[in-house]
Amino acid sequence: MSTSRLFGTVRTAARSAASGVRRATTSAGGSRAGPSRLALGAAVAIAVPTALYLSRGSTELDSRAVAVKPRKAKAGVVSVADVVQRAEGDAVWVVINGEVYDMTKFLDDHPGGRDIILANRSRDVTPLFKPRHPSDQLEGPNLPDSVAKIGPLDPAASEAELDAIRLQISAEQLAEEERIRAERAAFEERGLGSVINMRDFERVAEPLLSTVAWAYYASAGDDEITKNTNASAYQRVEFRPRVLRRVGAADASTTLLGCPSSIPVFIAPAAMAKLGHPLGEVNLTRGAGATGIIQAISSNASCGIDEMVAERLDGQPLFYQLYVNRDRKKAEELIRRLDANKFDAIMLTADAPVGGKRERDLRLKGEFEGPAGGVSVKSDDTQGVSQAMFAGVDPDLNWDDLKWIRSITSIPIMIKGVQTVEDALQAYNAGADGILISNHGGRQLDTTRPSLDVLLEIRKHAPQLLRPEFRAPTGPTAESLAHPERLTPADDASAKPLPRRFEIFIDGGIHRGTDVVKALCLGANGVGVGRGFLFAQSVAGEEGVEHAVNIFKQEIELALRLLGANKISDLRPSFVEVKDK
Ligand code: HEM
Ligand SMILES: Cc1cc2nc3c(=O)[nH]c(=O)nc-3n(C[C@H](O)[C@H](O)[C@H](O)COP(=O)(O)O)c2cc1C
Repeated sequence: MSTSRLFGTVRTAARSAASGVRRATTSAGGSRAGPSRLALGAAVAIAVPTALYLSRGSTELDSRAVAVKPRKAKAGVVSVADVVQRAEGDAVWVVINGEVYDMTKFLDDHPGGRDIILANRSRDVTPLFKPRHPSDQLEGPNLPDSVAKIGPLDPAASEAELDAIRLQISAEQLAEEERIRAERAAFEERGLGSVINMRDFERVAEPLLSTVAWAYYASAGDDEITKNTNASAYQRVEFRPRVLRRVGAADASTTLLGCPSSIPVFIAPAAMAKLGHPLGEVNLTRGAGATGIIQAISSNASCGIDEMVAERLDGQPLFYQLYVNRDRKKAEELIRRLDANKFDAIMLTADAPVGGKRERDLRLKGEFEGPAGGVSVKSDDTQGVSQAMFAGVDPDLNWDDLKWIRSITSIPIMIKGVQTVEDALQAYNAGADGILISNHGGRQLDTTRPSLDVLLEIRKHAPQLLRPEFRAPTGPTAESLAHPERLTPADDASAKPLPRRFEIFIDGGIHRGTDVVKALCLGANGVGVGRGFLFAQSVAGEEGVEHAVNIFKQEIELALRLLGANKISDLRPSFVEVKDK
């Protein structure tokens, strides 16, 4: 598996069916332009701070009503005047993609809060809606029961009429769009050549993103302590390279839960990729397919499952991150859909029964942001918006639910968000196929230990969960001193593997190939990267994702060679030493 392309080149039938759509979106700013040209322009159109819409309110009804003379539309279509009329009164209508919807009964269900809809009632909210919701959100079973479709907006409406329902753009917003346009143009001149490591992606992405998108991606809980220690913890692990070991060839490929991967890194599930680039998570699917890595899709992805599956190459593995809806019928429907689409693993997120306090978001919006599971359940007054964002996610989820999920699907399941050795043991005992040690990138409970410390705790207190060759201590051992010629501890017959597969993954703060190699030396099977890939796709779409994978690949292969290893399976704890805190 030395080539970077591990999967077939034939796209699925669904992808061909969707190609018309894709062409349209690509020409509007997608990243399939030639390699020399980064197509960045359209991202500007979505750089829209929510707060600016919220501040506008719907106070100028009178002038809107005057502008739109009542005119009867053809039967079966809704006139603009009809829409404008709903700017007052009980019924709350909006227009999305040329269709008129009645949101009256949905207001309290909206995971993004009722204010945003009320403030924009009787407007064409498409530019606000599109970057934040899957493209199939309004189709078939995805349309919430409490939203009523009224009908198509009058296609014969004049520009003057449409002006009355257009979203208002404030001077502040225009200035932000202008700033981003200029930053993107300047970046286009420099190109991706100026991005040589993952921290560069973050630095380059910041000025290219709207204030809202940057806050959403970069934010973490409270004082962001865990977000920072996640990364700095890797500095406590130091290498013990071996020399003169024939390292002419290096191969970073491996398998993760049985799926081939060109590097031991997967794309950790992260919501709302469209805030950073108009194609959103589709960039991740394409980039992962082209480079042979695995994308874990967020339950809150801003692209629909079908959109991403349509981009999947033949044999391309996909994981799905699951928030379990408290309405188990809906949860079961989703799991069956994952089955039907042959997902390769489910990551059951366990560290977000409610949302963390992310103050960068709070300061910008006056409300919380976070995973909502793409579901809607009524919030009550005591809960407030923050809990409404999580309202569909079942906070009573427990270990028995794992058995329930197992009873309806045979897709391998890993528990995401494990932060103690006890929960790692419980995950194994409850039948999980693996765990992802994670604190949600520090976005949930702040001052939890960095993920790396949890891996070290498992090594110390439950080494049996690791593959036998990783149970050895770090640094020199009696065996390595007796047999310095051996790179690895010899197979020990008494060191039995677990009776069934159990893989250990880790995410949080991973920026370097050396971070990846350290985690693997300590016994992880693979690592996840969240923000890094969000920034990469924001900067340059699919091409950005491919560039990020190449950066990791080169850095991992370099680290392997300089350590005296040729392949991932050569890695052992003796290659590292962990400094005390
Ligand atoms: C079919 C109806 C709708 C559904 C099911 C829906 C669903 C959602 C969900 C699940 C989120 C949370 C996403 C996350 O944080 O991961 C959200 C956020 C959001 N929604 Fe909707 N939505 C609907 C209609 C609308 C409409 C009509 C508007 C525009 C007026 C809108 C504007 C927004 C905005 C701006 C956010 C982000 C809120 C924030 O940043 O704090 N949504 N919506
Ligand atoms: C903007 C953003 C959105 C995220 N959304 C989700 C999500 O929807 N579901 C989930 O399980 N984890 C989510 N995560 C957490 C990631 O899966 C992952 O645990 C974390 O980003 C890893 O840390 P890193 O960003 O330092 O790599 C999100 C993270 C970020 C930064």
